[in-house]
Amino acid sequence: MIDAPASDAPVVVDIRKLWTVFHSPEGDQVVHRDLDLSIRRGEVLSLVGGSGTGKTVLLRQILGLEHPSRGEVTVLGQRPGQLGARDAAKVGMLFQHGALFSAFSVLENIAFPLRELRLLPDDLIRDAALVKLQMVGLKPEHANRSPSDLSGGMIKRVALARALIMDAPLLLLDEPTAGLDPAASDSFCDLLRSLHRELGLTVVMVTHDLDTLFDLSTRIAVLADQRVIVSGRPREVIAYEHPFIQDYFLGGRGKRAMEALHETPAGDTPAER
Ligand SMILES: Nc1ncnc2c1ncn2[C@@H]1O[C@H](COP(=O)(O)OP(=O)(O)OP(=O)(O)O)[C@@H](O)[C@H]1O
Repeated sequence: MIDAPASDAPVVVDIRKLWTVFHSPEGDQVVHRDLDLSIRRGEVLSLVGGSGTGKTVLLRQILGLEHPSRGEVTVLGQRPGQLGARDAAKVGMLFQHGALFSAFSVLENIAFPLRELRLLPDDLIRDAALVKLQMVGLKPEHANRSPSDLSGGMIKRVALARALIMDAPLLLLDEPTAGLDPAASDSFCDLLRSLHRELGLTVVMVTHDLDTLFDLSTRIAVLADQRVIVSGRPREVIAYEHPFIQDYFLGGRGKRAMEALHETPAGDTPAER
């Protein structure tokens, strides 16, 4: 189980008065309006919200792939995207569906961000990639396989190893368990939980899967009405009155997840804290 960090842990991601506006011939689309969010070291912060509320865009802004129209995003005190390749050492990202290079082997995929930096000799890069391969529960004999020979769960693990190759203290997860069957999903959550503990990671996650959400989150932030309407422990969030929250958590699917939560002894899940 994941313990929430102390409330005075240092801030890793700080988002202040953020606006995201997309312009098109049909007019402007305001995705985020005056959005504030701070994420502290050791948190597993899950972003939930309806389709199109800007969860993925927010992850991309934290990663530095996109920039806000107004306001500020800082990661460890600096704006992402200003440091170029050095940003990769601060933020690792697990993209939805893994996004592996099909022409590369498993090990080449894992090593890719490190190789791009051109700072280390090939044998050291290979050794670092092999360490990460084992860290995500894969075996050295998987190293030379092609992504097309892997199961969905293994693809996620390779993508996670690649996200960890730079030893970044911040990990972004976009739908980490999407497309996995329940057993593979549980086992991937177990892996994320143990890596979070062993590596002292801060995690920002987008997920639509309520089991994953309740299993891993130390805090949930709900995006609606172009901002974070509430953030807190799962129970606090569920108690907040808003149509999206009633629908999302208290609809059929949500009720089942909540029942599972109630069956767990108090204090045993992140949701209870
Ligand atoms: N580069 C872009 N140019 C124009 N519009 C964009 C761009 N990127 C995202 N959008 C729009 O911004 C909105 C938010 O997109 P985003 O992918 O972040 O939503 P989301 O909350 O992750 O949704 P989902 O849960 O469906 O994945 C959507 O309406 C999307 O069409």
